[in-house]
Amino acid sequence: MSIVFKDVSKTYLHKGKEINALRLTNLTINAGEIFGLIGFSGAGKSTLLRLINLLEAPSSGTIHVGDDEVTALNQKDLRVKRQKIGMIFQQFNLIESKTVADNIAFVLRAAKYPKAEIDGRIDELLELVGLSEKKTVFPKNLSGGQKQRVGIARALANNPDVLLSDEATSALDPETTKTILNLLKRINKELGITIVVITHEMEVIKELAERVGVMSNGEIIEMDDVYKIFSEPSHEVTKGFVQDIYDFQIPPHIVQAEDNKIITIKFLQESAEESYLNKLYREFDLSISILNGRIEYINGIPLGILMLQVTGDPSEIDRLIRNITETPGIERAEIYE
Ligand SMILES: Nc1ncnc2c1ncn2[C@@H]1O[C@H](COP(=O)(O)OP(=O)(O)OP(=O)(O)O)[C@@H](O)[C@H]1O
Repeated sequence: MSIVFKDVSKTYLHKGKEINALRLTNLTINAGEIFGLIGFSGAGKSTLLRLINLLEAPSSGTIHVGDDEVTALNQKDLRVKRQKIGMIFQQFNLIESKTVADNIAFVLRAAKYPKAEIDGRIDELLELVGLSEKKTVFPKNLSGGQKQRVGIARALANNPDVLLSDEATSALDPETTKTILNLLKRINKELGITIVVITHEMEVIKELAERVGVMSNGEIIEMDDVYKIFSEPSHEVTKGFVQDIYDFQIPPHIVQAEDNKIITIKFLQESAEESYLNKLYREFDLSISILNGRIEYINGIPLGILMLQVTGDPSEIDRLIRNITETPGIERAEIYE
């Protein structure tokens, strides 16, 4: 189910002062995609997410989820619509005094799910999230990752079309984070649910999202395929977020001089690093050594980064830089130098 924002703004009133938390002229999140939103604290991510199920009402503009304009629904219809928009949270938000099964049963009952089918539905959901053996356990006896699996099962209980994830892995260790992100990916594929993820961690975006919007000061300042954002960020804030993958330490004994330059190259998509390097060795009268290199996989597509030290005649170095610029699929990562 798609989500469409038109001319939306959100202003909070805090101690008599207006806070402009969000301004979105146009945003379409496509049906069935995993859309990520990244930004620093206070950028407006939670506000945007909470507008989708109208936990917050916009100050102006319209929001459609599927065919429904949620901003125009009455309270009763909104309650029904919300059952089709699941949400998971950083702190899991489980009811501590209820077992895993009862935490899920709670939302099924609220949606008037047929009583006789509730138990079977819980089994189905627990199997989906890999937690069948924990049905009668209380949340305090679960690990963080298991708690989030319950959170996911609960969010999926009423067969939603949309799943909103509010920093769902921020309280988890990196290994557990991976397993939860994989589960979300599988749910998206198998059930075709549109997933909107907000996070302050680029790693989450890299592992999970297909498209990403970068937020700053209540606006989406850059939005594109995740690969494009990582390989060719344009806004300074975006560059800051993706910088980690380009961050090579220059060895301390290396001194840059006129006849001695450090050049970092990006190899986009399938471009062959090895054959390009061979070409450089062959065609340029320069001494070229590799200082560092790595390949990142973003949505399964490789992005290679290579740091070279080239020594020789400055005009020959310039020729090499021109060659890098002119070769398709290869770019200089000059912004990081
Ligand atoms: N209920 C509220 N009352 C007043 N101001 C609010 C309220 N909720 C959010 N804000 C303000 O709106 C702006 C956007 O906040 P929001 O929580 O959407 O950002 P965020 O990117 O999700 O940040 P975080 O990652 O810290 O949750 C901030 O300046 C925040 O202080």
